[in-house]
Amino acid sequence: MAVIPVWAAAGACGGVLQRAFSLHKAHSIKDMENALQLVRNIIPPLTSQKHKGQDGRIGVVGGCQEYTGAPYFAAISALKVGADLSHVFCTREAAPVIKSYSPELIVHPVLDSPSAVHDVEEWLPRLHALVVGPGLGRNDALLENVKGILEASKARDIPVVIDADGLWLIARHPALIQGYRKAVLTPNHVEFGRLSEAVLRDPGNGSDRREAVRRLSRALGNVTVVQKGERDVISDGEQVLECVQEGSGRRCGGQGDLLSGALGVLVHWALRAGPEKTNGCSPLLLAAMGACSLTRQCSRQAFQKHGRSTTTTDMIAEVGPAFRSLFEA
Ligand SMILES: NC(=O)C1=CN([C@@H]2O[C@H](COP(=O)(O)OP(=O)(O)OC[C@H]3O[C@@H](n4cnc5c(N)ncnc54)[C@H](OP(=O)(O)O)[C@@H]3O)[C@@H](O)[C@H]2O)[C@@H](O)CC1
Ligand SMILES: Nc1ncnc2c1ncn2[C@@H]1O[C@H](COP(=O)(O)OP(=O)(O)OP(=O)(O)O)[C@@H](O)[C@H]1O
Ligand SMILES: [Mg+2]
Repeated sequence: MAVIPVWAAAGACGGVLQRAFSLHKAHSIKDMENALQLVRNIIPPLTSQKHKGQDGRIGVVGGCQEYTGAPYFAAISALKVGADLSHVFCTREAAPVIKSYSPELIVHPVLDSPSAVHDVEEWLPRLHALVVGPGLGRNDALLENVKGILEASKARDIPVVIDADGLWLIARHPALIQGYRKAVLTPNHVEFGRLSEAVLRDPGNGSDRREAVRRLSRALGNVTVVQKGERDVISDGEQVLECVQEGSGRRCGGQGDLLSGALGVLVHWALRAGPEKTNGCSPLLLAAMGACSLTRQCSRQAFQKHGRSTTTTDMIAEVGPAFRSLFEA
């Protein structure tokens, strides 16, 4: 793995700041490439000195009667990117289904229990990051439990990636993550509009996506926001980056779940790496750029093999090769 010396990547952060509002595609590509150089720096080396768990213990909060695929996609993606252990906290009836997809996941059927917050809280000291929302559903009792889990995670300073129905909860209660600098939100087009409307009374669907994302992030107290789309726009309220990695035209469900699971691991790695590796750039911005690029590269590679029949399972099979070509070549 190439470790980029700090001087070589020095343009990545300051350059991005100065060009925050540049719309020029060449600049976006250059900024993205500079950020990806820094992402390579945060990837932990695989050595014989480590024990199981050190490269990441990730929890996914989601999985209910309707949705069992989404939490599976997120949790297995975390493992495939390089986490050592991946947990799913889901409802009682979703658990056997998710377990049956993979023996590699640790599945806790606790989310609809009256003691859900306590049950998850017991695991929090052993988790490095939490991905909240894939396949969670919108049941009020479940969302109430997730509120408690988010509060407990914040109290322990645990990084949280919030996606899908987790964003539905945040749109109703933005105070839950207001100002929490270890949170990353990953809205799709619809989720972004909902959040923006709730926080800014404006759907943020004008032509300047960069400014809309920066405004939402800033209004939430510099929580990192990743707006997924034709380009992924990423901001911490100060800097704005765009991921323009080539993906594919296939829009099957579950690609965002892959992204959120990958991001859970990368957030942990980026925060642990320290400022000398991230060259003063926001670790969460770098993690987001890494996860977006990886997801799109998986999509591209899977599409080359499977064309129109590509599904998220095909993309997950590409996580290893895509990771190598982006970050270890
Ligand atoms: N296999 C599984 O278990 C999976 C489960 N999943 C889980 O499902 C839950 C709900 O998540 P969600 O994403 O379907 O809900 P939400 O954002 O309300 O979208 C609803 C509607 O909005 C529209 N729409 C969407 N994108 C758009 C766009 N870019 N541009 C324009 N319109 C767009 C589109 O409606 P249309 O207008 O096309 O009819 C869409 O149907 C959540 O828990 C999630 O994790 C998924 O992860 C997939 C795999
Ligand atoms: N129009 C597009 N062109 C290229 N890539 C896209 C486009 N829209 C989304 N993507 C990519 O697809 C991935 C998932 O984004 P999407 O907006 O589909 O999320 P989502 O709706 O949350 O997915 P999910 O079905 O998992 O809930 C991201 O990597 C994003 O970059
Ligand atoms: Mg989604």
